[in-house]
Amino acid sequence: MADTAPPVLEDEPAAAAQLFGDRIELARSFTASLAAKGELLGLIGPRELPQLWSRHILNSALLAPLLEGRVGDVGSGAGLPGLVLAIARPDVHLTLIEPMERRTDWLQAEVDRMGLDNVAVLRARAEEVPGSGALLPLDQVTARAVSALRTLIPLTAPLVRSGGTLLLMKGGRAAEEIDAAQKVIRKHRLEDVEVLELGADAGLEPTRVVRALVDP
Ligand SMILES: C[S@@+](CC[C@H](N)C(=O)[O-])C[C@H]1O[C@@H](n2cnc3c(N)ncnc32)[C@H](O)[C@@H]1O
Repeated sequence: MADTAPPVLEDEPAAAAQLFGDRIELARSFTASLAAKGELLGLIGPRELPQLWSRHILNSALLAPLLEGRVGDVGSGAGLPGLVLAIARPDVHLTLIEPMERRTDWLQAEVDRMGLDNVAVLRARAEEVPGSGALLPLDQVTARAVSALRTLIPLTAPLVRSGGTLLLMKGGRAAEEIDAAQKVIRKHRLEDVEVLELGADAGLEPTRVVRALVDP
């Protein structure tokens, strides 16, 4: 007989309540919805469910204290980190920029279901976002698991105002990616490029974020 038992969702780590504060119920609601529908919608793999909280939701929430103003998240996919950050920081406005219709449908449905009023969902590739209009320039842009820095910087830096910030979530090779991206770092006038290591003080697997000022 085929094994049809659903994968077990990880217990909520203690750090969740600490990171989300009084927004924890919304974080639980989003996590439960992603666990229930994410695989069917092709948003997450089945092997991610046992680590959904720690590896995805809390990993995304670690950026929350760094946000200010009007923030864009490029390549939001399932809502990581953008929708998680909109939950954690209702005082910040998030624009989720994602080209795939199936994913923007999911994002908009979750925004509507949770009644979030600080999020806009934009179906677009980052390089096609109109340069003039209400959206740009943004104060900050985030991205997670979209591409290597040398291709990600040209996608994200043009969306940010002069003096704004890039917050690009990266794996263990962040320093090597910075080395390989020197040409685009100069071209887009990035300064104070640094690797932040977040999460250890919350008892989580450390996550690396490349932070840079854009044309300050
Ligand atoms: C590997 S997924 C990561 C999704 C999510 N950020 C996460 O961490 O789970 C990469 C996402 O980037 C989107 N993407 C790829 N190229 C893009 C572009 N040029 N502009 C905006 N989004 C893009 C894809 O559609 C996809 O949803």
